[in-house]
Amino acid sequence: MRKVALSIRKKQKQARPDALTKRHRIDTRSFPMPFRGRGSSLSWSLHSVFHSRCLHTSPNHLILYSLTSPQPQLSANEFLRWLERKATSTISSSLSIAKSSYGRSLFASKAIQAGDCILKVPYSVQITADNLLPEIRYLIGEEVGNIAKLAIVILFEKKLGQGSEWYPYISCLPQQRELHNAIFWNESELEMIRPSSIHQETINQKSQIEKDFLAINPVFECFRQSFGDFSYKDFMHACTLVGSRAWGSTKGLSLIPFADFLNHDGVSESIVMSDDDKQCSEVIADRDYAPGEQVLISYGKFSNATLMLDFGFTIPHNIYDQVQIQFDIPKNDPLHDMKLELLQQYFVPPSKDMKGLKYCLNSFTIKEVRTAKGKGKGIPQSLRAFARVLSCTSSQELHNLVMEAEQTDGRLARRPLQDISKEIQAHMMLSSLFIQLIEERSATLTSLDSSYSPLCEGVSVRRLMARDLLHGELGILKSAFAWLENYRNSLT
Ligand SMILES: C[S@@+](CC[C@H](N)C(=O)[O-])C[C@H]1O[C@@H](n2cnc3c(N)ncnc32)[C@H](O)[C@@H]1O
Repeated sequence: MRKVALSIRKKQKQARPDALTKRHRIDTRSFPMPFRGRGSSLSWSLHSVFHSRCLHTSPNHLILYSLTSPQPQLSANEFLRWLERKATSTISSSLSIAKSSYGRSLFASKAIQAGDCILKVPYSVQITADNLLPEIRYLIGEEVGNIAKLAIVILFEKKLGQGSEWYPYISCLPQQRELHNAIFWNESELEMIRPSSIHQETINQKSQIEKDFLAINPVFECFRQSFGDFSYKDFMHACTLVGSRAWGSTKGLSLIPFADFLNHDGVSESIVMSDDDKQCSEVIADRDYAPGEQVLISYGKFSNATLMLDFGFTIPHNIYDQVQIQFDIPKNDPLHDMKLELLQQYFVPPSKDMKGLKYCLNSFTIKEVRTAKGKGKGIPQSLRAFARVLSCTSSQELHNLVMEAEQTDGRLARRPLQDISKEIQAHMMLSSLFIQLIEERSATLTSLDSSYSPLCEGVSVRRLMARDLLHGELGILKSAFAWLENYRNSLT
């Protein structure tokens, strides 16, 4: 999983809301570890699911169970008691486990006030790559990342069944059929998201997991006699679990039992934080909760694309939505090679915009442009510069851009072209691209709406996810298009 992003993120200190600073000092924020954009193999992230559009405010089942498990597992209270016994400390006196439309969830069992510490899970009852059996750890190469390692821990503990010291936890992790991460979608389901870059990212992620499985398979082979087979499907499931419910912190990647029953609310200010001094992870309530209300935290500022790929759900009207677009130099452009060379030479990888996504010369992240005069916010300057370079029709024009860059801040084509008609033309190219992207999404949304039939639950959940994703992307593209039109009009 994305090592770079993690190391950047690890350095951050949490900007804590006031309520959280009053009574608690926590060292480091912990982050869920999505796969999306991970650069290196064998190091990823997690997720699971129950998509829904409403927050349930009261527990509807009090038994903690896996939907597919033939055997009832520990009741919610027994689970917490088991974990507290293992930890020899109180983990939470204000939360209880129950089911909501999001799957297993934590609910306030008594009134909670903003600033209250609602759970405290010691490191000693968290599962990390250190929990790998020494004989397995010894066989795993350095290139295997923490997500894959944690997935292997889950797979081996699962095989141990009731003999595992983690059995009560491992046995209540979601089954694959409960997960809606895009990598589990079949071809016709993936068609629903074809216009989005997430379609290709899903294919890439699947092939990465496959490669990782092939690399790890010799290790599984060594233990086949004692543990039986580990299939690619098992491995993919385990990796997805880790990717959707493990947190990264200073000590690496951890599964944090109990805390990982907390579901996500994009606007919550509560997060899981790790305190190395106290050797535990904590969550502080960011608001008051009445007894019976579901307690939610934020996993991070994730777009629906990331939530869909890595966590298997989406949020309607996600404020963190963004669209990944690609803009290519036409192959038949006589200046193709020269432009490519220039763009490569002057390409500056974005530092914070594309959190963890693989940087690519012709790939751009578009965010919503909130006002018509939004000063290009949401349309990256680098995209406009790219368009200006593309609009050049002679090597002299390209040379002029290089000269201008050298005389100014060294960045290519960041200023409006002196020839206004060229500047308009460059932005018209962008408008055409946005029209095409808008049309593709609109057409898919129309066909999604017209072909709706009450199919099985899983498919309708995925259809809603596809709609959330495409609606969000459509809104962003339309806002960007409106800004471009406004800019062009201002030049005429
Ligand atoms: C850390 S786990 C939370 C516990 C999980 N509900 C369970 O049953 O184990 C993360 C998973 O919960 C589900 N989830 C969390 N927040 C959600 C939300 N706002 N909407 C839908 N599903 C959500 C997704 O399946 C996600 O991958």
